[in-house]
Amino acid sequence: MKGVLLSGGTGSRLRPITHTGPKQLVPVANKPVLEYAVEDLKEAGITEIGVILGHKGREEIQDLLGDGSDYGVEITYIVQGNPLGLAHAAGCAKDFVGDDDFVMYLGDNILKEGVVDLVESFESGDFGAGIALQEVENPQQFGIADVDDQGNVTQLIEKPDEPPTNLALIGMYVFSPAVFDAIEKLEPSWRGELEITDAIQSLLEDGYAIDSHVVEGWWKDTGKPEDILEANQLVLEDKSLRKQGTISDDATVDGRIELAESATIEDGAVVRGPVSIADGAVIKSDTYVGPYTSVGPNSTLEGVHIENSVVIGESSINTSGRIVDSLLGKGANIGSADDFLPEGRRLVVGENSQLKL
Ligand SMILES: Cc1cn([C@H]2C[C@H](O)[C@@H](COP(=O)(O)OP(=O)(O)OP(=O)(O)O)O2)c(=O)[nH]c1=O
Repeated sequence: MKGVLLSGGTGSRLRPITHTGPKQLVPVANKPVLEYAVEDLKEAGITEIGVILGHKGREEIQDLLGDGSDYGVEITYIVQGNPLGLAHAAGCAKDFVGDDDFVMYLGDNILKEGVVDLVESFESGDFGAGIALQEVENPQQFGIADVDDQGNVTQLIEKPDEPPTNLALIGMYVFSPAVFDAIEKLEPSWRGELEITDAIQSLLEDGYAIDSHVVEGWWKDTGKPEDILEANQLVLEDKSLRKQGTISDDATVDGRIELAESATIEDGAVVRGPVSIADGAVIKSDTYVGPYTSVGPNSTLEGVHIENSVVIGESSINTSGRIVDSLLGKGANIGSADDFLPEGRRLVVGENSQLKL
């Protein structure tokens, strides 16, 4: 079994964060989303991984994952270029996959239980593909599967008006190499992409059995800013957090805190977990870092009250203001407006930014 990790795409829903880097490297609890996927594949015994690259952030992704040896895996990079669809991305991995089965993992997805059960379920029978499903409340907005009593898929429907089930396809699949013939036969959909659901439907029509596995734990597609915040909450809630850095005697620290070795919480700061604070970060006096916040590397926070937010890193936040439910890009610099006249917000706001004043 091999792994194909999709790390191309446009990331338009995460602009402006993705103007300067690929979305798969946005950190959740101070770890890039893509690393969770590599670890999940490794946990399922998959050590040969093909990473699909688009146009954006190829060097950054290769700098992070390297040859895979830091993670105990072997990585081959495959350039897709333009994002012509999930099935097109999978098709680019044909030579890498050869005659093996493979797990296809969307590099911006994160799920609690990993892919061990999905792989075991696929390997327990003779299947052309296996899909991961999760019950959702709004099945009209997803690709939906209908399954029989044995869990075999009988039908796939994209965003149905009258969904037969509430079982949505999530971004993890297992394929036999038969999928490559199905992909070659595909025509682009109305949105101009080769759709993976069409490839699975074609396998079904060609008589292949399609396995399904219902994922019980949480799953998150981190395609939008609010998804990153939610994934950050879910991971901080579950992760075992280690306190290695320096906490001054007159700082107040409660709850579960991850504090990297060279991070510092100074006198007069209050930190209430779950919180993750990365290397080189400094939390200064009169600062409150509240639950579900991740403070990225080399960031300095002074005076601010911040909660349920992700500070990606290399940031300076020096204000007595309050920041909640926010995603702050790398190098964000936030100062105080208190001494300015006329009173008001002074903003430099990027394309597609979302602010509440
Ligand atoms: C469409 C597509 C996605 N992908 C990857 C990117 C993501 O990790 C994952 C899911 O992609 P999407 O989130 O569906 O697509 P996108 O990255 O273009 O995002 P947006 O809609 O915000 O512009 O698959 C590819 O590698 N190649 C592709 O052709």
